[in-house]
Amino acid sequence: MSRTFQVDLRGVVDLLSQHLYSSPRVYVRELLQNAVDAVTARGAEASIAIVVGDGTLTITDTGIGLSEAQVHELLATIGRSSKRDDLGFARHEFLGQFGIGLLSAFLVADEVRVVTRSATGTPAVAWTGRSDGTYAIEPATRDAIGTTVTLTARPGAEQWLVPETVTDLARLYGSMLPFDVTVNGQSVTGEVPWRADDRSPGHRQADLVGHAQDLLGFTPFDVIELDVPEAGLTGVAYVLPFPANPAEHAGHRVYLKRMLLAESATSLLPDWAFFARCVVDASELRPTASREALYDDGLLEATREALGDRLRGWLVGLARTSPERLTRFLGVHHLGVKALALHDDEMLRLVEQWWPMETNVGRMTLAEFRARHGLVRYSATTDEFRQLAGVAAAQDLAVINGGYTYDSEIIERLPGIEPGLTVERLEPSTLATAFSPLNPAEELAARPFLGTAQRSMDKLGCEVVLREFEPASLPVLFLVDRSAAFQSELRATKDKVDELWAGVLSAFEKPADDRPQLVLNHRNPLVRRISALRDDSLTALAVEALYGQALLLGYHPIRPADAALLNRSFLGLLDQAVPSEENR
Ligand SMILES: Nc1ncnc2c1ncn2[C@@H]1O[C@H](COP(=O)(O)OP(=O)(O)OP(=O)(O)O)[C@@H](O)[C@H]1O
Repeated sequence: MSRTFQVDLRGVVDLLSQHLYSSPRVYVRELLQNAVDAVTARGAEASIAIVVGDGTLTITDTGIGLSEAQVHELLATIGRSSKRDDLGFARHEFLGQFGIGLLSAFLVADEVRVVTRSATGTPAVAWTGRSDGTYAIEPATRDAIGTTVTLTARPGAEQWLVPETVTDLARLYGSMLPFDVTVNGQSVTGEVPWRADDRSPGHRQADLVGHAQDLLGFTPFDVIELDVPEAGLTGVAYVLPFPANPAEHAGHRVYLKRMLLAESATSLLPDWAFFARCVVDASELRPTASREALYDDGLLEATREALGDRLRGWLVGLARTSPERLTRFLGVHHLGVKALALHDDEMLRLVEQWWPMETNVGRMTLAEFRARHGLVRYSATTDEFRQLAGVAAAQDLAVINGGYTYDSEIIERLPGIEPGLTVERLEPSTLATAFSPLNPAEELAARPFLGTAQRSMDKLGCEVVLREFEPASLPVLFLVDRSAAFQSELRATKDKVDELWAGVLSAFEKPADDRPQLVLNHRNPLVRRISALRDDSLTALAVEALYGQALLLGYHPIRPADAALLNRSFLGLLDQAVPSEENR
């Protein structure tokens, strides 16, 4: 013998309220949506009126109504809907499809009364459903075709039936509906801001800017109109006038068939389009059962792609038609665009053409830099750039500071889109090869000085060389190569760890020729004077002081041994400079 399931309505309503709907407020949306579907189905003059007060709400529509048989079948059967076709697919013209929406009335009321008269001519009936799962049907009187649903607030849920709240909710969900909807006689529906009509382009633009100000609270940098026919989607993307965090997925306001689905839907745009907030209406995209998010299917994916293309096209168009505005846009959103340029060739080109970078010959774009200098030479960190910029400029070497977020990676990616392009990372040691050696006679004369200087630097693992380079005003440079920097960190670590690890780390050590270099500039008058000193201890103090100066100038880390040495040389030099007590 086959039996029929029993449904515990209280349990089902609890399930809905705790797991499906985010707030009891959705009951207004569900009632409104049923009224909209009913008037859509009837196709005649449509009006929807909500009357609310004293803890009771009625919503009356001029829709298609229900016969007694339909009431039994549709209202009293959970999961049964008239809005699906014979195969069970959601019918295109309706908002509802699941057959559970009316249950949301039980989120705020213990009893729901429906008085309805069908357009088919059957007599009017009244259905009263209760949250304990029982219902009653009786004959009713009703002149006009259509339906009235009445709820009385359950104790504790009265706040959801306060007139102001209901007005706000009806406006929130229904303001774009193509029917007249009133709450206590006051209309809550308006026009779609991006509708096609005979407004002048300027007027239309001003309306849309005002729309963003009212709805989203900002004056957009630009307004991009959207149209994706396959999704029946129209709307606007508002470009944010302030930087957005690319990692924070922006929420968009989405209407489905002109009714609000979500104020903060996340899956509408590709991740990289964090700089825009959309307001759209779509007729073909599907909601999840909670009607609070978009159902992620192939159509949504195609829509996301189409909207992404539109925004990318806007950016590229901006570059072509108003570079000055593009520069302003990049001024706000450069971090995000650069993040995008790491994966997207078109964005990479945009950054190359339009984003001015810091170089030692003034701010300029990568494209300008390349046009002037033939290749793209950069330093990988801002510290390295600061240290080398002046010296490189004096050698006629132009360098870009690749130390800002994403810049080095962007530069390294350029040859991928520009096959003939050479990209070169400026190593401090490359610079050193451009320094000239002294002439043999000077070299010979400086030998004793170099010996003394080297001895004072040996304990710091640093090689001293004497060269001639520009600018002459710079006495000294401390050059650490990438591998030398690694070696020196390795040595510092080895000093700290136990014997076993020190042994392991030794395997990575290379011979001492990788030591960092202290390059003294023989063109500098002070260095010349120091190199001519005959007093070894004063020479050592002076070289140590120059070493300290070079470390500070290049933003190099100061190790404990460096700090001790600086301290000693500073006091030693003071001691030499200040007359002794008997000579005062
Ligand atoms: N105002 C109304 N006028 C005419 N029929 C209605 C009205 N409200 C509800 N109905 C009928 O009751 C059925 C069940 O309504 P319910 O709101 O539970 O589900 P639905 O609208 O079909 O789907 P969803 O759960 O997606 O909202 C509807 O399919 C419709 O046939």
